[in-house]
Amino acid sequence: MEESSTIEQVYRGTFVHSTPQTPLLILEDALLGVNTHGTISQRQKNVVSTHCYTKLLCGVYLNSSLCGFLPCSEFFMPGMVDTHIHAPQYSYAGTALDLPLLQWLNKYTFPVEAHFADLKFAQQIYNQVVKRTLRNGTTTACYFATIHTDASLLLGQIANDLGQRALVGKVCMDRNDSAKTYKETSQESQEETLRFIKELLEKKYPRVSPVVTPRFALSCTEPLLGQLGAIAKNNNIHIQSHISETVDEVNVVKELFPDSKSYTDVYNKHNLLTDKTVMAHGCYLSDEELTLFRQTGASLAHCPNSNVSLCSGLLDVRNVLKHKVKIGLGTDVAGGYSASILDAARRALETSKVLTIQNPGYKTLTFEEVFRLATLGGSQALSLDKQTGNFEVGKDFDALRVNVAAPGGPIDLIKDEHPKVGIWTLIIKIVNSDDRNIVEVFVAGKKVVPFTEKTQE
Ligand SMILES: O=c1[nH]c(=O)c2nc[nH]c2[nH]1
Ligand SMILES: [Zn+2]
Repeated sequence: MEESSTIEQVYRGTFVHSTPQTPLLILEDALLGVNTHGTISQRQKNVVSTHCYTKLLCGVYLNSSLCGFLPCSEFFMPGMVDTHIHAPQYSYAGTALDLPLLQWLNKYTFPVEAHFADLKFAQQIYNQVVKRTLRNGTTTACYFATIHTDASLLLGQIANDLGQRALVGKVCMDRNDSAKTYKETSQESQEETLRFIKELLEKKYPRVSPVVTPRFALSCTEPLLGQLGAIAKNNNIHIQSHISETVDEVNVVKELFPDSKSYTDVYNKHNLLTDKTVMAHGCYLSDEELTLFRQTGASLAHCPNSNVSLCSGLLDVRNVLKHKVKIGLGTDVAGGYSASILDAARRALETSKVLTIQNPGYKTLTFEEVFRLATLGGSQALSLDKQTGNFEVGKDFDALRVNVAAPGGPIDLIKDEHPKVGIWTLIIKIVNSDDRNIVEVFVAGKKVVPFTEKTQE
């Protein structure tokens, strides 16, 4: 059979993933065939426990070099998606969280981002952030870089070289009085965005794409917002920005854009809300604005660590889901202090519980729902769900091999959780896991963690 002859690798064991209908599905003792392009080409569940499995996937003869078996304490889950992360801010992650957003940007963020004119510095930090996120199981990341085109191109190159699927944005901001060395004119912003897109596309990286990136409405003039909307449309590419993160920010937007009905309307007027748009935060969006998100197909990146660390607000994810707006999780490094989407999942549960404390009738998010946000939800938010997000046949094999009993890991298995007895319990334990439990990471079928000698440096 022609299709099966291209199978390069078969994995056997427990797979957990989400579908649009079911937030968490467990496929016990399943087989997954991955072809030479890194795509899942066959899947079979509930393989009988027998050693006669040599011909279990139609026509595929398994031999030990082709087939990877998972021990009982392990399972595969889809690679996680970070829908919003600032790569340059990784250089001060975990520090400087003592100010609200607008002061925080002026005092810490803009001065640090200005350093990325220096390509050597950019190389060091971007190498670190891509490696750190990969190790934490982020197989897809949507990055803000800085205003510097060459450093932003370098981030694309590093993501490609290390094997991460990535959207990369050169930041645009033609309105910024607070940092002498961190500003650009409207013309520079437009021309450099075009150069960035052209040069990144010319590289033909298979899984790294450019994303049009107005920083947020406060830092862009109306003409620039309009030009960026047109550039995204002409090139049919993604858009990312921030929206309604804090009350102060929403109030300044009202002053700067008095003719717009709402913050969402500012972006919509400039054609910046499309089904390839992801907006970070959205804590203060009205129901009317969420409806506009649904109508345009734009999505939200929920960044709970950042929202609490900068005392910005609490996003009501239940209400976003009720409006059928696409939503994934973001670390928002360095407003968020952790580069791990597992951390974001924990924080998303916590934020939902805080909302429940405030309103006991509130329907708290479940573990399963948050698992879906971290994987399939993120891929939908980035309109990449045809390529990644779960283990459907036809998608790329973006996967994490998780070992809940990893030596030196953060979890102790209790007697009753003997492997196989409580696979469900084991999976739930990922809420308490960290990168020590993520023993291998695959992007499009290629193992990218552990790093090889070449990617180690
Ligand atoms: O969390 C945030 N981080 C940023 O860098 C930023 N810029 C605008 N708005 C922002 N919010
Ligand atoms: Zn952000």
